[in-house]
Amino acid sequence: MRPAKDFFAPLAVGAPAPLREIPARPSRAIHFFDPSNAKMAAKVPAMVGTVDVLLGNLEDAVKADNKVAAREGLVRIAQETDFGPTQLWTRINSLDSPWALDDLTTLVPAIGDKLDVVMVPKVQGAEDIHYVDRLLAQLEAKAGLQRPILVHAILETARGVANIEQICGASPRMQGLSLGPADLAADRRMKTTRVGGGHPGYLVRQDPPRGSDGTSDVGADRSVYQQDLWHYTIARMVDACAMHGIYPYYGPFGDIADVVACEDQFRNAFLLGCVGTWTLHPKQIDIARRVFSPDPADVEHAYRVRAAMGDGTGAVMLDGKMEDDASLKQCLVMVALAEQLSAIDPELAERYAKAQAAAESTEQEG
Ligand SMILES: CC(=O)SCCNC(=O)CCNC(=O)[C@H](O)C(C)(C)COP(=O)(O)OP(=O)(O)OC[C@H]1O[C@@H](n2cnc3c(N)ncnc32)[C@H](O)[C@@H]1OP(=O)(O)O
Ligand SMILES: O=CC(=O)O
Ligand SMILES: [Mg+2]
Repeated sequence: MRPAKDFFAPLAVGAPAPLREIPARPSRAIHFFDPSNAKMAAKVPAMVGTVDVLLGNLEDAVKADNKVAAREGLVRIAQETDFGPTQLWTRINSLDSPWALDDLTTLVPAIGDKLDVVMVPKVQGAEDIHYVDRLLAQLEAKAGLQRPILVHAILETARGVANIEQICGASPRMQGLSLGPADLAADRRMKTTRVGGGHPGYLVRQDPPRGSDGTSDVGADRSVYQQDLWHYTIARMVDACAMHGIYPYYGPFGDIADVVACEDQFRNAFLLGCVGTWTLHPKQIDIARRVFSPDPADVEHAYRVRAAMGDGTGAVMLDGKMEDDASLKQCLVMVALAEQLSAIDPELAERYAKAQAAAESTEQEG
C-alpha cells in the first residue's frame, strides 16, 4: 500500500497530477453504445446533450470478432465528435482478457484528451486498480495529457464485493462504482437469470390468519411482498463510495420493455444514494434523467427547511414535522444536486428556480 505522502504523487514522470477531489459532475444516464455497430454509432453525435455520459462499450455485448472494430470505432467517433458538456467514458475489456491492454494503449494516445473515465469490469481487488492506475499514468505521460483520466470499477464478483473498501480507496483516480448484477449473480451462483431488477420468487409473505383455536391457516390467501435482490449490494456500494468521496451507480436493467419496473429499480437506487445508472436502450434515457433529478416538490421543501433553519442549528417545526441540524444536512444534499443539475439543464433550472421562489415566498408569509 502506498504511504499517505505518496498517494497523490503521479505514477509516471510527466503524468498529470492526480485530482485531490473527484468532481461531482452530473451523470444520471451513462448511455452504452457499441462502437462496432454502425447503426448505433451513427446516432452518437445526435445524442450529445441528451445524456450526461456517452460510454463506448468494448466489453460484454460486443462480439469477440468485433473487438478491434469497436475499439477503432470509438477512436473515430471520439475524434469526430464535439461532446460539449457530455462526458465520454469507455468500458474496456476485462483485465484477464487478451484485449484490455490494447484497449488502453490504443485509446489513451488517440483520444485520451477526450476520455473522462475508463470503466474497468470485473474488478476483484485493489491490485486490478493499481495495474490500470500505473499503466494510465505511463500512457498519459507519453501522450502529454494535461489531466488525469479517472477510473470506475464495476462490482460484479463476490471477491470484488468483499474487497469493496480497498477498491474504492486504491487510487485517487477512483471516480465511482457501478453494480454489475448479471456477472455478480453468476459469480455468486444466485439463481436469477435476469439482468438486474427483482424476482417474483424473492419475497416475504404476510403471516397466516389465526383461527379461534389459535391455529394458523397457512392455506389462506395472503399478500406477498416482492423484495429487492440488490438492496444489500447497493447499500454496501453507497457506503463504500461515500466513505471515499466517490460516486455509486446502478448498472444495467435488462428488461428493456418493462419501463415501469426499470423506473422502480432506478428510483430505489436513487433513494439509497446512487447518483445515476446505465442506460442500454434509448427508452431508458428519459427514465434515468427523470429519476435521478430530484422532484421539484422535494427541492422546494429543502429550500424551505434551509430558510427556516437560519444559522443551521436548533430545531423548528415545519408542516407538523421536526427539522433540525441533521435534517437540514439532508436538505442540503438535495439543494446541492438541484444546483448542479440547474447548471447544465435549462428546463430543470427553471423548475428548481420556481421551487426556490415558492419556498422563499412561503418563508416570508410565515
Ligand atoms: C450486462 C451488461 O454488461 S449490460 C451492458 C452491455 N450491453 C449493452 O451495452 C447493450 C446496449 N444495447 C443494445 O445492444 C440494444 O439496445 C439491444 C440489443 C438491447 C436492443 O437493440 P435493438 O433490438 O436494435 O432495439 P430496438 O429495435 O428497440 O432499437 C430501436 C432503435 O434504437 C437504436 N438503439 C438501440 N440501442 C441503442 C443504444 N444503446 N444506443 C443508441 N441507439 C440504440 C437502434 O439502433 C434502433 O434504431 P432505428 O430505429 O434507427 O432502427
Ligand atoms: O456488466 C454488467 C453486469 O451486470 O454484468
Ligand atoms: Mg458484466
